[in-house]
Amino acid sequence: MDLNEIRQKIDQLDCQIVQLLKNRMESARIAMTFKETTFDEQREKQILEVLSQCESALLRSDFIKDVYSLILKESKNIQESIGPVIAFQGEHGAYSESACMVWDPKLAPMPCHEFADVFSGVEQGVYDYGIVPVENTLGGMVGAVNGQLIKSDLHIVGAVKMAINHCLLAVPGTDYRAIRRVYSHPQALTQCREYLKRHNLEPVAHYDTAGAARILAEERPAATAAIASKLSSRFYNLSIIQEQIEDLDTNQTRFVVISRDANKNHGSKCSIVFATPDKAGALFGVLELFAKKNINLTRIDSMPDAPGEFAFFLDFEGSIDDPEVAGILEQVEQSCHHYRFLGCYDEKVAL
Ligand SMILES: O=C(O)C(=O)C[C@]1(C(=O)O)C=C[C@@H](O)C=C1
Repeated sequence: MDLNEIRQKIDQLDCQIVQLLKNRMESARIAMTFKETTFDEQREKQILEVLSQCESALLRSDFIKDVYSLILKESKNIQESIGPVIAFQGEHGAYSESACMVWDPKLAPMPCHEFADVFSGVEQGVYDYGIVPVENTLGGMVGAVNGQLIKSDLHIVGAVKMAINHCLLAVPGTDYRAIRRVYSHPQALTQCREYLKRHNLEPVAHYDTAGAARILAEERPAATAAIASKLSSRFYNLSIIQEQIEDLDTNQTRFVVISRDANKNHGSKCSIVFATPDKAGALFGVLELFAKKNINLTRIDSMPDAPGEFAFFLDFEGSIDDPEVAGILEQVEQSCHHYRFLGCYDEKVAL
């Protein structure tokens, strides 16, 4: 053991402490959605009492008290000052979180385990917004998200089209020539296959790109790097060895922003979902309505809904405020079942 090793261990622990503090502040912010006022004297007393029992020779109870007084003070500050929150699926540093920042950097991003948690959290009012990926140029439609869009009553209030640029990240001070293996989600590893082959790097599958970066920062295994977003490098204090290491530069994801309330200010794009009657030409009849009015469709996708039935997703350029658009939608609604207007919104592009 030497000072360098000890300092590495300290860096690793600090990284975990900061992540835990972030998680704690997020929980405190969410707690606020279930109560009227921030300060709860009883609860704070209870927290301090329980924690002071963890004292030991190197962790004095006065120190625990001081640290927690500061944490609780900041927790109340966060509860009082942080505005709307936006939920995303994945860990901090996920590409969905980068998309949150493109959409509105003033919103506070909150991580969720599953897409279903994003939808249910927004439905329950725990989160003001959610951001979810609907389609990717390489992977196609994201089934789990589109399935939720069919079932849910939430509105689409925005969209982000974003390039997915993978970075090779390593613990600061790592000599890139010493890297032998790379952690990431299987999809990201596949998208960088040629790069990994060229540099003789062994891919190691992890459940999540940002999760791979976090584990790298926390565990600091030798000769190892991770493929993740640029944002992950910031959050987990990792160095960027190389940016844009994907084999194809056509990797783009389109995200939608969902909310309980529909947009007050309509945008220039609309999304609908519907199921056509099971008869010849039914879908053609719907598409023809748009073609006749020269309205450009930007997405058409289908997925099984009920047995023997398909839900069609249609995005187009136009505003619900345009009487011609409103007229077409009225006709679509009359000729289809399970019709739902998903939203009229603006799309931001970060390519
Ligand atoms: O438990 C609550 O009610 C919270 O709002 C969370 C919390 C905390 O950070 O632990 C924050 C402020 C309260 O005074 C008590 C506790």
